[in-house]
Amino acid sequence: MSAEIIDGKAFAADLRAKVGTLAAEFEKRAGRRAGLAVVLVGQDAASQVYVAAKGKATLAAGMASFEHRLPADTDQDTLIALIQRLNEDPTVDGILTQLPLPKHLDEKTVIAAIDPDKDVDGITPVNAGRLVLGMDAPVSCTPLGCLMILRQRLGDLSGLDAVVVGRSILFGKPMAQLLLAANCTVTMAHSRTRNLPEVLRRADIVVAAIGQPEFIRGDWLKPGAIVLDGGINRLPPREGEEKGRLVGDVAFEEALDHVGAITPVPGGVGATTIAVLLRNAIVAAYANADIPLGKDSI
Ligand SMILES: Nc1nc2c(c(=O)[nH]1)N[C@@H](CN(C=O)c1ccc(C(=O)N[C@@H](CCC(=O)O)C(=O)O)cc1)CN2
Repeated sequence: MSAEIIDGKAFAADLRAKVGTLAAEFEKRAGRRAGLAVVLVGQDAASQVYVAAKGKATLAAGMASFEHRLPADTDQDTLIALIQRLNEDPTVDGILTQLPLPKHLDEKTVIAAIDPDKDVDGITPVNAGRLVLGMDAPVSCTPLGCLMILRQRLGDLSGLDAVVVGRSILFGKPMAQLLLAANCTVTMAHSRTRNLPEVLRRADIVVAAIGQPEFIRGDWLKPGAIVLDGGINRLPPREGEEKGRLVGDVAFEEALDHVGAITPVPGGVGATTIAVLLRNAIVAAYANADIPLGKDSI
């Protein structure tokens, strides 16, 4: 048996096209472009690539992109003062600070400074609380992408056993809340979980985000399960390779023989992140401009 490989890039392309249509409509109705501000502190190589990709995708969708690149030694007051200026700027509908931040900055305090109505990552305390309470709120991009893929493929998720491996604020925690709200029976597993293979063998849905290359082995997975791999790990380069390969948290080749469907790395759920960010930004823009957006428009 060979599993179906879920194409995150195709999903993202569809979503970007929908955002583009809504962004054009927004510009007509609001008399300005929807605006997304991205703040990057420091020189982290992967973050620089992601931030550049976000700026490019924002412009391609017909929105205004405001990029703020600050030196690695930026102090917390300076960063928060910038966020406060963006909070007050009427041309900015969405704000995100690229994570991880340099170690000397307190991530929680910085995130809490973002206006919840402009929080396109959905991770301010207000929006994290709204999600737990089942209120309408922006949701972190990669987990929302996972939920959208699951709904597209399975429809109703009620009663399914879901295991989320990892408990980060950007991925594991919001993912578990989304699955719970969709009436799954949710188990959150993490680095201290005992008997992970046993826990995983019960799961109809596995979402992995632990940051450990190929940690989850194929025979830990239930036959027919759907597996969403949020890990992006670069292996050390092999002889003759300039760069190591990117792999997920799940041993992909092994899993193909066990599960029903799986996202690859790259080209899986990671590839949906920026498209979902654009989705969150356009939804924020309509709300901030008081323009109604049908609940199912995107
Ligand atoms: N404030 C935030 N910081 C971070 C987030 C986030 O959602 N908000 N997520 C990640 C990084 N990230 C976006 O910021 C991101 C991750 C992966 C991809 C992506 O396109 N992945 C592709 C290709 C990967 C590659 O070649 O390196 C894939 O998986 O196919 C885009 C954005 C942490 N920080």
